[in-house]
Amino acid sequence: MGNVTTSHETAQSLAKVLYGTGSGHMMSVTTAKGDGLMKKLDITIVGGGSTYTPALLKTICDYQDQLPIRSLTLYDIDEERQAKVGRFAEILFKEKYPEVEEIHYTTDEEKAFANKDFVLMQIRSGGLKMRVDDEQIPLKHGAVGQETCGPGGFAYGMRTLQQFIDIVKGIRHFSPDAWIINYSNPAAIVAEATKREFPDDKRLINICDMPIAIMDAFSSVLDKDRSQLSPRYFGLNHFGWFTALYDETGKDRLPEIHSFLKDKEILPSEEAMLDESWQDTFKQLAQMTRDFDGYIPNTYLQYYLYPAQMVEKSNPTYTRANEVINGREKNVFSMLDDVNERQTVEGSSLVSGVHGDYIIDLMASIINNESEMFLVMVENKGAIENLPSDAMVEVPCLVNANGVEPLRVGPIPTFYKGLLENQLAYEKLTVDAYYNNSYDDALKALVLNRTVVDTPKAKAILNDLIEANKDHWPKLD
Ligand SMILES: NC(=O)c1ccc[n+]([C@@H]2O[C@H](COP(=O)([O-])OP(=O)(O)OC[C@H]3O[C@@H](n4cnc5c(N)ncnc54)[C@H](O)[C@@H]3O)[C@@H](O)[C@H]2O)c1
Ligand SMILES: O=P(O)(O)OC[C@H]1O[C@H](O[C@H]2[C@H](O)[C@@H](O)[C@@H](O)O[C@@H]2CO)[C@H](O)[C@@H](O)[C@@H]1O
Ligand SMILES: [Mn+2]
Repeated sequence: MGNVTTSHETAQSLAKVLYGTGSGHMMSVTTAKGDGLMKKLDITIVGGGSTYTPALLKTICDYQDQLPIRSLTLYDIDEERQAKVGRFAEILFKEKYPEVEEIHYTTDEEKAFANKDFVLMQIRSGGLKMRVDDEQIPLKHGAVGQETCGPGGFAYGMRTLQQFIDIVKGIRHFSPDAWIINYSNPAAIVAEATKREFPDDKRLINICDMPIAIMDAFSSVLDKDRSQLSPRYFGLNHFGWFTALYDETGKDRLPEIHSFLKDKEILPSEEAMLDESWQDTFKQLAQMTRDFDGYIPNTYLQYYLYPAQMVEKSNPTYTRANEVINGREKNVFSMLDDVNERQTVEGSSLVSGVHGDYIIDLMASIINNESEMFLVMVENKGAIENLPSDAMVEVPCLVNANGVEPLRVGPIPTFYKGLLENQLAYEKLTVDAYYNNSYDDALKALVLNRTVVDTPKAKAILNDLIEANKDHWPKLD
């Protein structure tokens, strides 16, 4: 088996043993050791056939002492893909975590959703095949081709919402109290829609691990472990900035990152990010930091602040989606075939990463009522003082058995406010387009997006996207 790259933070936070006093599937949580029966968790992964599932399952196995699981269920609409991951899961858990009593893989909603404590959501509506269109169609018209930013994210969002909402309704029907941890993209659009559709659902949590991956890169510059650093951050998903990075003494280390980036680059260390396109993305982070004084942006800001350069760098007939199909997807599935054929994970190329760490840390914080800080997408309600109250913002939050409690960010300066208001309007209009079946809302959304702007260009892209998505989108009138 490959090296485990899980963080100290995970080990520390999970070192607090999980105890519960409840019976049945409802969790009654107490952090005090020994005052009740340990409640073993029933967990489902929706999008169980995802390329991220094997690494996540490895992380779960690595932290079995701290994460007691009774059953694991993988749910997917693609039976064949699911079966490959499902058979692998059976082998992995038999060897590495045999105490898990039940492993299921299924396409049946009731089996997947009934009596669960946690449901993790990682669907890709339309699959990587449609991601190719999302990225290549805008590029054909000279606009940024990216899966979550610009018209690509718009197209992906329009495909995802109905499926996502139906899944959440299904989960709530069978498991009203399950924690639903979503990181399916485009997370900003999904979060805006879930806020409208499930306004009172305190157990539906939208997260993204990109800031954590960036923090890992910062940590290596500071020769620290991520667990020793506490970020301050504000924005929308894939559209935010670090404002501070406190170390264990309370000193803000972000200025050191700023100085470092003046004449050097920070590269990601994660196995998952070794591809040249990710390395280029982190190089662009240095450029952004040099061009703008102040906060340090999320890498995704490159698409909004340098759209022309991004288009120029892209190959319109071979985008990141093609790289993933020929890279991660191929590698993961050949690893699965290998394990399934040899019936052992020993000697396989299975690795885990920050993605799984982040999810498991978050689950631990809920179960143990730890109130650890995570960046989560939440309804603003004054956290960012000068942005609308109903905006779905990504800010530091305390996460515990009662859910998510955002910390106050305060007012933000004009440049960021301007960018965020514009992006927010784009996100809201995208969700409006979905609910209103409205071509007009869709066009307005794309014209507002900084990666498009020009109306004839927006129309041309939209018309091509409608054609490509005719079997997936609601009909726009
Ligand atoms: N926010 C983050 O930090 C983060 C990090 C990693 C991955 N992701 C997201 O996780 C998702 C999975 O990514 P991937 O690259 O592994 O994609 P993938 O295509 O390999 O996996 C997605 C799986 O979801 C399944 N699926 C699609 N629609 C479904 C539905 N309606 N119900 C059930 N299953 C469905 C597919 O059949 C597939 O097996 C994507 O949305 C990706 O953007 C998010
Ligand atoms: O182009 P992809 O499919 O490789 O990546 C898209 C995802 O990129 C970010 O996720 C990172 C993640 O932050 C990092 O920890 C590691 O697991 O690699 C991922 C990329 O493979 C982003 O936050 C996600 O939303 C994207 O889905
Ligand atoms: Mn993300």
